Amino acid sequence: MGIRIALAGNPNCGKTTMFNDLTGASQYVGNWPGVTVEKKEGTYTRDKDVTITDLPGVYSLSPYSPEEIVTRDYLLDGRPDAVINLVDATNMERNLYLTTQILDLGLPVVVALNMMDLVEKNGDKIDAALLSKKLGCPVVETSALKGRGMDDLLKTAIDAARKGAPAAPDMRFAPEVEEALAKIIDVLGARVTPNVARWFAIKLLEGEQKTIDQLDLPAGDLSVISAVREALEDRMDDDAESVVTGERYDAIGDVVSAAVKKSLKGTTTTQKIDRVVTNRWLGIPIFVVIMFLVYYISVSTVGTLFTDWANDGVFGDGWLYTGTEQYDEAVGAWEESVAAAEEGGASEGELALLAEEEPDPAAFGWYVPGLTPVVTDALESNGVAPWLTSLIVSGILAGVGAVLGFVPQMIVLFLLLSLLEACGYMARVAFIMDRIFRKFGLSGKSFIPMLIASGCGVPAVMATKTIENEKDRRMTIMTTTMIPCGAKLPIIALVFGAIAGADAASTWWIAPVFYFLGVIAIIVSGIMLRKTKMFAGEATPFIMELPQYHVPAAKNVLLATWERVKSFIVKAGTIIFLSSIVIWFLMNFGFYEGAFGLLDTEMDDYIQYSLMAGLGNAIAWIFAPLGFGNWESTVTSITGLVAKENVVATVGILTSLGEAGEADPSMWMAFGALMGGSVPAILAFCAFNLLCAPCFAAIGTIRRQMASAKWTWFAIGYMTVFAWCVGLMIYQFGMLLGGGGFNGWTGVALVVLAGMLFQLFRPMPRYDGKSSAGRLEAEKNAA
Ligand SMILES: Nc1nc2c(ncn2[C@@H]2O[C@H](COP(=O)(O)OP(=O)(O)OP(=O)(O)O)[C@@H](O)[C@H]2O)c(=O)[nH]1
Ligand SMILES: [Mg+2]
Repeated sequence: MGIRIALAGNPNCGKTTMFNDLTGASQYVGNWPGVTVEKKEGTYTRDKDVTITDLPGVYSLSPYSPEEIVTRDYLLDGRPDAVINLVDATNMERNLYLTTQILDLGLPVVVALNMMDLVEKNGDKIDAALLSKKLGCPVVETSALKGRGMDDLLKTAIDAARKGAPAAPDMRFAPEVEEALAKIIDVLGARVTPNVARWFAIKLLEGEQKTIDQLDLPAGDLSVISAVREALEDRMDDDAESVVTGERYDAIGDVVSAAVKKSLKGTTTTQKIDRVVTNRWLGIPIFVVIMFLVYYISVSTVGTLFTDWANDGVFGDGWLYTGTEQYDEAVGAWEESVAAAEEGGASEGELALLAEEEPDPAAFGWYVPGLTPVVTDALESNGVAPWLTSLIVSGILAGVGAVLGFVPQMIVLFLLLSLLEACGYMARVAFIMDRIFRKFGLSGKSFIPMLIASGCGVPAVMATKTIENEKDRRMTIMTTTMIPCGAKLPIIALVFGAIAGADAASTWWIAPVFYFLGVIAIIVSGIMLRKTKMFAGEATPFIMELPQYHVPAAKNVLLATWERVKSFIVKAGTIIFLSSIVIWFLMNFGFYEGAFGLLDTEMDDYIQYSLMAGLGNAIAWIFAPLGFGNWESTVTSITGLVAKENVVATVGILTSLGEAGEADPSMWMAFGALMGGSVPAILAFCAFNLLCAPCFAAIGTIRRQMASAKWTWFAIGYMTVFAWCVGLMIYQFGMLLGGGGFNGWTGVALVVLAGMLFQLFRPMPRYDGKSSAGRLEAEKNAA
């Protein structure tokens, strides 16, 4: 028989870190509470008979939100053979509150005093032996991060599971409370096993409905229990739940004061850093600067260096390592002579001759040919049919290649985000943002999903589970994917390339601005939605304790980066691969002169007859007011629904098939040309694609979390309309500023802006009969 061990503890105490260490898994570890929202199972690497379950972090076993229920149900009904209760040893008082409840469950428990490395660094002392005696269960000191104490812990837990003896804490409540509990245990009699009698008695004393329903007691017993509760409440002059909570904290206070000796050091480094970083005035500017740097570095500097290299070599003509200057000169001279010949009205034959004279980079130095020419040559010399060569080179290679070309930028971005997360800074961001959010009646809890969304929208939408209030949760689900996720990074990078062109120095702001566009879009949407009848109400209060700063563990950071980059690469090899084939077909098949079939690629403008062009032309009018009403950019936005990477894949295929690529082979320039070189149009395109409905995977997750088709459609509709409005304003106002004339659509953009401003700044409307002034008053009183 296998042994099942559960890891339980407060949020952010290191459960998942420990789980990964014990099972060799690579579950997501983040330095903020509420990372794990579903239970995960794994096998202990040193003993295949032992199954370990990672549970969502909880502060108590009186659950409110869905992920807390997961933990409670697993401990109570899953009956694991032993529970490892992780305790953040730097914060014993708060963590032991959950411990006292776990001890009541009648299971074998081992307490892991985690984060001992930090305790030692702070110079605190913990008497583990005394703690073990008081809690009535083994206590093992660990550091999940450093992998310390893990073998010992597992050995102890396996022993405890084999013995099966429940924890026997030496912590009693005040005599009158114990008396009341004893009476309830009597009433329960044989209906519950002695192990769990105390747990059920406490829950019944507290009057918890869930337990009352579960036990299904006869009315007579219930009224006896009610009488006991009322008598106690009278005696203690407090409600039963508060009495029990108070008793728990009293007991914990005694244990902690006996077992823990805090060193009398002054302020810790964490406190010193936080004074600056979470400062009322400095907090936001510091956040803005840091995120600016993150996106600037990954998109505009380090990232492009590698991406250019990848694009030149793998998907372009190739790399020339030596003799580049001479080669560039020769190419310049050749281009001039071609231009001169064209102007001079040279015949086609003469031009073809000139084309043959194009300098060969291999003649100038050490040259490594790129993947595209190599593959094309190989296919052609093997007599592969031209259409198949085109499918492979212009469809698959160009599509998948366009996406993979951004892997370097992705690595840099994810590395920086993982570093910020692991050191503890991101938790501060949530804290700082909460102050702003609350001003607008939004919940700071909404910010955690947003932080996760900068990686991927799917886990971000799942993370909304931690928001108990249904309105807040729906609102967060509807807006959180507006943050640019990893897959949207290539779109931003593409836009940056298209606008920057030769002049990267003056366009350094583009990538960061689109990150903040996402943040602002969420705040604006939040405020506007909050003032509608659907979402009116108070925001959930958000309490989050801040983890200590620590130097990130290289292993965790690299692992987190790799996990995200890996999924990006896997997607390129699967969804994007298939999409590229479909897109190629749609661009090469069509109706010409009444017949459907493979189009003749020798024909001028053949692509105009393709199915894709037909589809794009049919709906291009929607995007015309946003400045990109041609079929190419329209279909580019549509393919992005399948996966956002498809936006660049489609551009890549268009570049390699159509005329766009002929003017300038680099994808950025080709994309710029598609947009008619209009900067407002390019910006509007980017804004629309970042803010509109997310990819299918995220939509699926939204569907599951909303658990309603109506709400899912509403979310998609809201995002798309909002994105369209933002795109409209960017293009129309951009044109106006650039000296363009005023037209009907400029008028519409003005109306949209006025409508948004009205919704943003009007006072909170009343939906409950109370005046808004009255509500504000009530809020002030509550605060
Ligand atoms: N210094 C130190 N840091 C640790 C230790 N164990 C975990 N951490 C860090 O604590 C943070 C939280 O770790 P997680 O494993 O995600 O915590 P969790 O308990 O699974 O959190 P939830 O899933 O939110 O409940 C991460 O930044 C870890 O690197 C430890 O022993 N020492
Ligand atoms: Mg976790």
